[in-house]
Amino acid sequence: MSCDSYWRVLALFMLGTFFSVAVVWYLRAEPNMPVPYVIAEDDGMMCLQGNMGRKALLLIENYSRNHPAFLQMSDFFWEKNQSVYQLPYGTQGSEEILLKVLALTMRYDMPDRVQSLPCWRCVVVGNGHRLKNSSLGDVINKYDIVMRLNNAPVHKYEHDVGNKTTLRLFYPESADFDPHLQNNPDSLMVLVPFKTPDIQWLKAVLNNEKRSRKGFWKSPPLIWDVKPENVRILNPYFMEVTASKLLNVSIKPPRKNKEKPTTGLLAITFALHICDVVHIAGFGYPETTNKKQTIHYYEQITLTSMADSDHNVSHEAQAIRRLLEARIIRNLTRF
Ligand SMILES: CC(=O)N[C@H]1[C@H]([C@H](O)[C@H](O)CO)O[C@](OP(=O)(O)OC[C@H]2O[C@@H](n3ccc(N)nc3=O)[C@H](O)[C@@H]2O)(C(=O)O)C[C@@H]1O
Ligand SMILES: CO[C@@H]1[C@H](O)[C@@H](O)[C@H](O[C@H]2[C@H](O)[C@@H](NC(C)=O)[C@H](OCc3ccccc3)O[C@@H]2CO)O[C@@H]1CO
Repeated sequence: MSCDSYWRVLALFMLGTFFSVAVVWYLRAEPNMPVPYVIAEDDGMMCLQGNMGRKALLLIENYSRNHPAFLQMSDFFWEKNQSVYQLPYGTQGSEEILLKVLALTMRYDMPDRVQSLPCWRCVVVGNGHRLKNSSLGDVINKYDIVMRLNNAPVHKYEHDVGNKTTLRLFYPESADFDPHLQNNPDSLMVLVPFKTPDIQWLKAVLNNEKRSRKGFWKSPPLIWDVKPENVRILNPYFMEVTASKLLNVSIKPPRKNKEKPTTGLLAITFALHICDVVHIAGFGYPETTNKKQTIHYYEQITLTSMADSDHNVSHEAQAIRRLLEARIIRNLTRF
């Protein structure tokens, strides 16, 4: 080898080493960096049965997938099933109204089209501003299960958030006034019950009974046109786990601390219990000092609007960060 070629090979070798070190350093420094927005098997989309359970056990004490996703009538048939907590962490005291509404909805399981899927690759779409101009719509639509929250719109936001909705978690005050526009004909509408009036609202709108606005902190829709077979009530067990295991909030009465989980963190917990793969997008609030940044991808409100919300978003950020760092979940957007 000539002296010239020798130096060229050495230079190439050193350049290669430099790039490898730089890539390794970058990956270590940014463990939660967004995945390149393409779904591939090696992108954490591989379905390993039992894998989620093993991983979730690392962070969730007594983690068990042995809990029904939704409330069912038979939950109330046996004395031994009596819940020790009241809503939102249990059903104590709301049994009678629950039985009445569950008799209307009739189905308590996942729809057959979901049940028959070999793998449940889920994405939980938060309502955060980070989805704006993300162009993640096609990526989100490719997941087996797309979970959305509250009244987050898809109409006119398809490019950033997609238009597939397998499940939507909501409560009366966050129910959409035009559910047909923002969901698919077969989307499951999953009520998260916080208080007895929430169940009374569901019974009234499904049964076309007299509605009342009493007991709500914001007026819920009085006409809500959704087929009863597309409605479920989330098992409060997931709220209990989210508060007590992910946020370490005491749920035993008397509860002096009013802190309660956001619907987004609840949805992540729920996904950890039913899905084989859990990815998230659109999570993360602005810094508390940032008074100007809007919080949603679809409206112009800031953190100030959450002042009386009973949520602790920095506490929640820590919980989500722990899940990301343990690689139990992955994030499609910046966090
Ligand atoms: C004023 C108020 O009460 N706002 C609450 C709103 C409001 O009730 C509904 O939007 C209906 O209008 O609902 C909440 O949440 P919200 O509907 O804003 O958002 C749904 C979930 O997305 C995650 N999120 C949202 C914005 C953001 N910048 N970062 C995020 O991570 C959160 O996990 C959040 O739960 C709620 O239900 O949790 C929590 C909010 O505190
Ligand atoms: C997941 O929680 C939902 C939402 O993110 C919260 O902001 C909201 O908090 C409300 C809280 O639930 C209300 N408490 C009760 C017992 O209803 C509270 O009530 C005060 C109030 C009453 C009347 C008029 C205005 C305010 O209001 C909070 C919102 O400011 O709870 C959601 C789930 O329901």
